[in-house]
Amino acid sequence: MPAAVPIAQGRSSSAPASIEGDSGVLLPANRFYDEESQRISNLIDEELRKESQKQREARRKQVKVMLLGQAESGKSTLQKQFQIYYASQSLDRERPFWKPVVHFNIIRAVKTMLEEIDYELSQPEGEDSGVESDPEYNEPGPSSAGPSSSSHRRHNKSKQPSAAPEHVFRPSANELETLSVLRTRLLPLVALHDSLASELSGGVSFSRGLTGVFVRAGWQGLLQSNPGSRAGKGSVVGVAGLAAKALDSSREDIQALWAHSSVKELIQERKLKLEESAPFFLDNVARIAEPDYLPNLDDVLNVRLQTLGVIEHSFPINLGGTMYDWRLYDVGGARGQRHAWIPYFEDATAIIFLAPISAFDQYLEEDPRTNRIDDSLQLFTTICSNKLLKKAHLVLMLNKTDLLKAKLKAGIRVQK
Ligand SMILES: Nc1nc2c(ncn2[C@@H]2O[C@H](COP(=O)(O)OP(=O)(O)OP(=O)(O)O)[C@@H](O)[C@H]2O)c(=O)[nH]1
Ligand SMILES: [Mg+2]
Repeated sequence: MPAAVPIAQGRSSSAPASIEGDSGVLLPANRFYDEESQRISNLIDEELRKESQKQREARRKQVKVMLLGQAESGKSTLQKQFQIYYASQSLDRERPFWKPVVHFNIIRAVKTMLEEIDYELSQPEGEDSGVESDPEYNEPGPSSAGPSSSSHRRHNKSKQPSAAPEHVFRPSANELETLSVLRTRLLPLVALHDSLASELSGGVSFSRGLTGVFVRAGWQGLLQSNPGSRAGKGSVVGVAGLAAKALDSSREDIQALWAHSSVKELIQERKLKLEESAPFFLDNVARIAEPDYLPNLDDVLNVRLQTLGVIEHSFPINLGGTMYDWRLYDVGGARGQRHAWIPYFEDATAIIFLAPISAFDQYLEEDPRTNRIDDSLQLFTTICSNKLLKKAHLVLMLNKTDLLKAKLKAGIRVQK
């Protein structure tokens, strides 16, 4: 690059007539301007080239992975597993915020048990109480790993043929008395269900396909900024605090209900269908109801919390000495949520499609006529044929194998 060229003194700065060249020879001013503008233009070109190279490199090191699959397929659970491996400190920091969500999972299970008992008791003798079973997919049999809530099953019972032998739920007088006492004692806890759901969901009203607690990006921050719901150790304020207190004083009743022969019978008969993770939380209620309870990793992994929209998680991942910026997109999988996926397709590096193979005897929460395996297959076909995804790598993950094993062991058979 040439040294700064002195401009001839005493001339108007706007239009010098001539300048001195390197050799001391006077050069015409136009030539100087040509050279100078060329030099600046070259500099700009060089800067632009460097910038675009930088951007290309950043793009190359950025890996965008979308977690796709129907609701409850385990997308958020897989995201949490990535977080455990690559950003365990952030998950550790989040543990207090999971406390009211774990509490909600228990309250929801208690509510479902009581509602199902009430419903069964209200049925006239001899009436089919609507065992959810589809002979096309499975043989009826005992199960402790039922999927959706019983209330959901009930309003759909006319649509699904029952092949189960008639079973009438008629507890003994003693059993009825215990149930009635437990029901009364657990009512204050169950009464907190709706307000806790609303608080955890940030006050968003329930809409189609969303039946539990659901979260958008940054939900932990929302809980943090709302002192009423602060979920830290021993907190006793707000609905979350009330729920913690109510749970603390109800733990023995919850244990008694969970161990009650009527509950066992309804589960055995596949009339009572709790959420998949409910048995885990009910088995651990004594620990979880402790006032200074802090969720452990197992609790966080087992929690059921619906995702709303698309939530981006970023992980720096070191592969062979190169740092990659992994962007994981966890999406809401219910049918009403799937339109939000499309804008993310174009620059997706990879798709991890989750298809729970234990779902062969389950139906969609948002469309109780659709078998969950059918829906997964249909969704997978649509994803595979989407032109926007033609360059994306595709990983198919058949998960919930533990639940499949449990079902097969319990005597449920796949027919289709
Ligand atoms: N037993 C078992 N449970 C699992 C497995 N994977 C996920 N779950 C549970 O399944 C439930 C649903 O999982 P989520 O990760 O919330 O499902 P999701 O796909 O994010 O659902 P949406 O956000 O509604 O689209 C949670 O209670 C998880 O703990 C698995 O492999 N085995
Ligand atoms: Mg989710």
